[in-house]
Order: sequence, then structure tokens, then C-alpha cells
Amino acid sequence: MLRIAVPNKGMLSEPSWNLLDEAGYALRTNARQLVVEDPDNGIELFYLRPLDIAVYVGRGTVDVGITGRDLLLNSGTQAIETMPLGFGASTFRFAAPADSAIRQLSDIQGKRVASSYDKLVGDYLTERGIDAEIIHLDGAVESSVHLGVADLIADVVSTGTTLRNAGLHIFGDPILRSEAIMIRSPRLDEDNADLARLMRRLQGVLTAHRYVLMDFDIPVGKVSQAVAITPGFESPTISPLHDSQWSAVRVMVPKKQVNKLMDDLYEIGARAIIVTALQASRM
Ligand SMILES: Nc1ncnc2c1ncn2[C@@H]1O[C@H](COP(=O)(O)OP(=O)(O)OP(=O)(O)O)[C@@H](O)[C@H]1O
Ligand SMILES: O=P(O)(O)OC[C@H]1O[C@H](OP(=O)(O)OP(=O)(O)O)[C@H](O)[C@@H]1O
Ligand SMILES: [Mg+2]
Repeated sequence: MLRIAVPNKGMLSEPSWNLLDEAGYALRTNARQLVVEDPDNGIELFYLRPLDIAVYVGRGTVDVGITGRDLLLNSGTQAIETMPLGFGASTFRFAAPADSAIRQLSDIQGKRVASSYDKLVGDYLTERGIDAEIIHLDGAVESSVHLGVADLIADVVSTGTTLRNAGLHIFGDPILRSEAIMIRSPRLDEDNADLARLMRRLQGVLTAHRYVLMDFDIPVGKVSQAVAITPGFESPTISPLHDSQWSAVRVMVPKKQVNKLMDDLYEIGARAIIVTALQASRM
């Protein structure tokens, strides 16, 4: 059985549960359950603190886990990033008060930096030859400057609302671009069959979210032009219509491009263009 660690709370928890649910795995039925066995699907789910997941996976006591790239790097463990999961995108940034003299990386020298991600920030500064004091805080890091325990912060930024509310301004390059990822234990072979099946299932869900099925009719002489507009994953399905002058095309297209593609296809003569949502997929 494949042992999977999943966040039990925090920003990444609900999207993780939804992803596993859509991939057909059994979830816990109450918030006090710590482990769920799903023998029919060959997995065991462990609900763990997001911060701890890379520790378990890095030591190989759990085979794979869902976490954030920032949490993985901050853990300093041997767990290996395996695939991005399409949610939980954020950047990790330095920020200081608008009126502060701290405006670029070199200004951090000798200052106090508050963060929940000590190792990530410490490594970043050390690699750049900057010596600063890292003040560890568990959360609400944005309040630390106002409250006088730090001169600047390094924290997760998504919309930037929390920073704005705290009167802080981002400076310098992003320390990291993070998102939710799947990680695997260094003890688990890259081509392990159970891991490959899990990844195919998750990839199938992500594809069903990102792609739609498009059908349209097109004059036979325009098929090549149409296929150039919508090449699909491998190759579109082309079927004959009763009227021998026309073909029917079925192809998968990225959801975000649907309207532009319909415009382009219409202009070359496609008609009866229909778009259908995907319920599930296995690519
Ligand atoms: N606003 C956000 N938008 C996107 N991702 C976020 C956001 N806040 C935190 N994350 C991501 O969530 C992960 C941190 O999860 P964790 O559960 O420790 O913190 P949290 O979601 O802030 O929960 P809490 O602080 O309530 O315990 C990191 O990978 C981080 O990048
Ligand atoms: O850029 P924004 O969209 O405002 O989001 C970023 C904020 O979200 C997270 O905080 P969370 O709510 O998890 O609280 P915490 O600081 O206590 O972890 C993160 O730590 C930032 O504070
Ligand atoms: Mg948080």
C-alpha cells in the first residue's frame, strides 16, 4: 500500500482533499481521524501538519506527500519534488515598511528578519553573503515590524493584501515561486508502479480541469488548417460526415483558449462548434 501524507489544515488542505477525492480515493469522514485506509485503491492516507509532511516523506516513513515547494525547501529534508498540483501558488518575498531605509537586498545586512521559514531565508541570505538575524515566528509575521521585534519580514505573498494592511512594501527579487507539489521519499523508486498509478490519477484530474472537448464540422478541404489551429494532445479524431464534402473533428483544447479557438475555427469555415466539459481523464 502506498502511504500518502496530506495536509490536515491550512491553505493547502482543502484543495488537496478535493484533488484526492476527484481522483477516486476515500477521505476521512470526521476531522479527528488521523489515518484512512483505502485498500480498494491501494493507499493509506495520513493527515499531518503541512510543516511536518516533508519530514515524514524525507525520512521515508511515508512514501509521498502533498506540500508547498516553500515548505519542502525550508524543511531541508531529502524528499524529492515529483509534480506540481495546480493550486496554492504564491511567491516568497522580503518586505519592509514603506518609509524604511531597507530597499534592496544588501540593506538586510545586520538587520532582524522575521519569518516562519528560517532555513529558506537563512540559506538565501547566506548564499548571497548577507549576515542577518532571523527571528522565528509561527504566523502573522506581518505584525512583527510594527510590534518592534524585527526590521523586515520574509513571508508568503499571494494577493498582497496582508502586506498592504500592515503598511509593508515588497523589495528585491522573489526569494521563491511556490505552489502545491507532490513529493516522494528518496527511498521510493522514481518508476515505482504504485507511485506511477497515483500520478496518472492526479494528472488525469488536472487535465480534466484544464482541458475541454471540442467538436466541430469543417469542409474536407480545410481539415489540415483546422488541425493546425487545434492540434490536440496527440492527434485529433477526424470522422466522415454523411455529406462527403464535410468532416467532423473531435479534439481536446485548453479551457482558457476556447473562445479564441472557436473564433479562429469559425473564420476558416468550421460550423456547429460544440464544447463539452471533461468529467475525468487518463492521459
Ligand atoms: N495566501 C496564500 N496563498 C497561497 N498559498 C499560501 C497562502 N498562505 C500560505 N500558503 C501556502 O500554504 C503553505 C503553508 O501552509 P500552512 O498550513 O503551514 O500555513 P497556512 O496555510 O498559512 O495555515 P496556518 O498559518 O493557518 O497554519 C505554504 O506552501 C504556503 O506557500
Ligand atoms: O498576500 P495575501 O493574499 O494577503 O496572503 C498572504 C498571507 O497568507 C498567509 O497567511 P495566513 O492567513 O495563513 O496567516 P499566518 O500568517 O498566520 O500563517 C501568509 O502567511 C500571508 O500572511
Ligand atoms: Mg499561514
